[in-house]
Amino acid sequence: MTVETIASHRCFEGEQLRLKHRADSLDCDMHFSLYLPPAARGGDVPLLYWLSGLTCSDENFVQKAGAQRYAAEHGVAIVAPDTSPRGEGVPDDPEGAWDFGLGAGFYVNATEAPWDRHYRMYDYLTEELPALLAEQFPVDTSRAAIFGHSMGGHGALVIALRNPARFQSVSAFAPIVAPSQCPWGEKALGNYLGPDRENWKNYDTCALIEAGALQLPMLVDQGEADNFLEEQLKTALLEQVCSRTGYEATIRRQPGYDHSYFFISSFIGSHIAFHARALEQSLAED
Ligand SMILES: N[C@@H](CCC(=O)N[C@@H](CSC=O)C(=O)NCC(=O)O)C(=O)O
Repeated sequence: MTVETIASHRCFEGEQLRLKHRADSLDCDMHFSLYLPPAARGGDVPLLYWLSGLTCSDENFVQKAGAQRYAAEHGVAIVAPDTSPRGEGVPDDPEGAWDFGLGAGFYVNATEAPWDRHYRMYDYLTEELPALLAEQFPVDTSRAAIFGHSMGGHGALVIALRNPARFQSVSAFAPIVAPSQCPWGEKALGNYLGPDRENWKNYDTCALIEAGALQLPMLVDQGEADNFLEEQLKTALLEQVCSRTGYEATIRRQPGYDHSYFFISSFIGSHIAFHARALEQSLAED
């Protein structure tokens, strides 16, 4: 596996990297960003996966969230992948809309043509990228957590709920908690997976919890001034399914905060501390 370093910046005594590689699962070249804390010079460090939202690349988070200070303090690496396959030949929304296609892979394995050739972000994130990271960088992929924003919050929750043995904890900012029940999700899942809504349940946080997903430490922050809250994000559905099933999640409604990276940067330190605690606890239990 060849990985090309596109950029490297010293940051809080660690390194912020931007990398490029051929992704077989997506059949295209991909960029990803990786922050290595200073502790990584002494050996493998735990790994946090950050999944971004609609319209993002791997760069929004590393430039806007202010996560590196906290990752350096806690000695954790953070990988920020892109949000969809990219490049010539990768199909996009026929009308060029920003909520589907490029920048909007929804972290699924598409089953429907023409999307099924490249839009396999679930396999990329759960198989190909972890293997590449373990082979080429000082990260311990067996000590991992996952978090994300909006579409990326949906991706983080779904990937953690479907792979509870691989993640010590999961958190999300303003996640789409029930893509089967909101316009962004219905458009994406309908196109990528086809009309049979049974198949959508594998990619729907509320449906996975309803079906008995195993308990993981889970933290969700949701801004109350978020203009996507009622129509797209529907945090209330997560609150309801957790209370109905007894799934324990800390769901914090944050007054005055909107959907932007100003919201994310306000609570990123608390999310990284949450994951660092869970990772330390799992180490103590081993
Ligand atoms: N471009 C759109 C707004 C799209 C938007 O708000 N994207 C969010 C994620 S939304 C859910 O997945 C985002 O993270 N944007 C990138 C950023 O750096 O803020 C519009 O113009 O309305």
